[in-house]
Formats: sequence, C-alpha cells, structure tokens
Amino acid sequence: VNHAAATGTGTGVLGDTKTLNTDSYSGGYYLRDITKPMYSTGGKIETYTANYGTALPGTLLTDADNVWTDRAAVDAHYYAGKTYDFYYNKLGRNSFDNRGATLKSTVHYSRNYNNAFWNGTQMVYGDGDGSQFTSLSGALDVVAHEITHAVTERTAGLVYENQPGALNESFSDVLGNLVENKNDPKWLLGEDVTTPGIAGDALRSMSNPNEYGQPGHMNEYQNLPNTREGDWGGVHINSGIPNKAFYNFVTTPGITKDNAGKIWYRALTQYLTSYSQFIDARNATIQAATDLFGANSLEATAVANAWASVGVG
Ligand SMILES: O=C(O)[C@H](CCc1ccccc1)CC1(C(=O)N[C@@H](Cc2c[nH]c3ccccc23)C(=O)O)CCCC1
Ligand SMILES: [Zn+2]
Repeated sequence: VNHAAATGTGTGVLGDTKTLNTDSYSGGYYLRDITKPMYSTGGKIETYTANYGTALPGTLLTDADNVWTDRAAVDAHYYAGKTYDFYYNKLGRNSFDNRGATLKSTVHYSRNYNNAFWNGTQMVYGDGDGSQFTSLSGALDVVAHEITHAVTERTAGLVYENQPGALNESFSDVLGNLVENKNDPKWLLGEDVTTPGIAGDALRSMSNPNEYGQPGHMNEYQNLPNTREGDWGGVHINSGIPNKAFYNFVTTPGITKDNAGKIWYRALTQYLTSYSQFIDARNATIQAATDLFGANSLEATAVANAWASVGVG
C-alpha cells in the first residue's frame, strides 16, 4: 500500500483537541505529515518518541485508529506544521534549508527533562518535571524557537557564543513569538509550558527582559565566561537586548508584525554572518528595512530608533 495522507485528531499538552495530518501507510497510521509543499521533493514532518531514553530519533509514532493521545507528540507534530506554514507562506522559505528538508521531532526525551533543543539534525523535547516545566513541545513559541535555530545555522551561522550567540538566541525568540502570533502585549517566551502550577509567568519577556533576569540595555550587558556554566557568554541572558530592540520596533505605531518579521528575516538571511555583533544586527536590520520599504521609510527610521533605545548604534 502506498502512502496516503489522512486526517487524525489528537489531544495537546494543554488538553485541547487538534486535527493532525497523518499518513495511513500499510494498514496503520503514522505521525507523518505528507501534505506540505516540501513533499514534492520528499520532505515530510515526522514525530518520534525516545520512550524516556536518550537515543535519537527513537521510534516513529504509530496509532491504530488515528486518534492520538500522546499529548507531547500531538503538539510537537502540529506545531512543527504551523512553523513550516509560517516560513513558507509568510517568508517564502521551504523548511529550514529552503530545499524542503524533512522536519523531525522527538518527544519524551530522557526523564523529567526540563529543556528542549535543536541538535543540528532534529528537534528534541523533554517532558519537564511537572513543576519547572510541562512537556516543552506544548508551546508553539518554543517549537518555532528550535526550528529557527536550524534556519540560523543554514543562513547567518551566528556562532553560539557572546554577542553572535545572543543574536542567535534573539532571532529564535523573535520568530518564535511571530509564529505563535498571540495577542500577548508582553511578548513572553515559553509562557504555555513554564511552571504549570503558576499562571502568568514565562521563561523570558521581550517587553521587559529584566523581569526574568535579562538585560534590556547595553549598559546592563553581562560579560560572562564562554563556558557551559557561563551560558556561553550569556547567550540566553544578553539576548534580552536585541529582544527589547525588536519589541520597541514592532510596537512602534504603524509597524506591522508581518513587516517586522520580513525585515528581521531578511537581515538574518541576507546580511548577518557567523561573528556578527549587535551593531552589525542594527546595521543589517536598517539595511533590510531600507531594501524593503525605502531609506526614509517609517520602518527604516523606527528600526534605527529601536536599537538606539537599547544603546546599540
Ligand atoms: O534552544 C535553546 O536555546 C535552549 C537549548 C538548551 C540546550 C542546549 C544544548 C543542549 C541541551 C539544551 C532551549 C530553550 C531555552 O531557552 N533554554 C534555556 C532556559 C532553560 C530551560 N530549561 C532550563 C533548565 C535549567 C537552566 C536553564 C533552562 C537554557 O537552556 O538556558 C529554548 C526555548 C525553551 C528552552
Ligand atoms: Zn535557543
């Protein structure tokens, strides 16, 4: 029997019901989406389970009746599809390599694992310990954050240390929130999966980085050692500065989320390189805004002002 696209239903991490694109192959259903443009060159979205171990990718998930109850898997699969759709429809990019590469996710990585990551080949999600986190694939901004690391790796290649690393982190937070597209005035990151017992908190805030221990201005830049303990020079800490710059830009009257996303994406993919510093990101986003909207446009002016407001340029 050949592959045939099927539509299943599943329950997500937060208990919501979702429609899933699955593959009815050889009598069973596979957690494999073969409906996207990427499939014309063999690309698919596939979701696996590590069965609480650390061997990757683990086992491709199957189901007998196309009603899916593995909540972490349902959301990893559904949110990978949403992220693919955003990049394809809004930014004209066909998967992270722009050549329709398969998007592979693994859930139930290890035990009580309070984190998620892109390992250079695929997305990997822990289930959290139920206190610090719930299953991390339950947040669209987290899923899009991880997939954007893959995009950055294939384009600017910003090295994961010091200022380039903080830019790498920031582009993942920015695209993560743009893909999630919530009406969240605080532009939070990871709010759906952090501390399930506490409402209203998050991992990071782009509107007020200080709320979660991040600097929001160059005069608060944290010079940390380029070691694991130093978060590789504070890539998850100093990202608060470019995050705040983006927040100031996107909340400028007259600036739309779509146009802000196009500018940041064009800077990432056309102008930034491995060792770009914050000042280079300022220049790249001004250039991208100029390319797209003109030298004296509202966009170009607002970008310059946004970076100036965090002490860059
Ligand atoms: O993609 C990333 O930047 C993070 C990848 C972290 C990682 C890297 C290498 C191997 C393992 C894990 C994962 C995320 C992150 O920002 N992690 C932060 C914060 C964090 C999450 N869980 C933690 C547990 C302990 C300390 C910090 C954390 C970090 O690892 O710093 C991104 C969105 C949500 C989780
Ligand atoms: Zn990251």
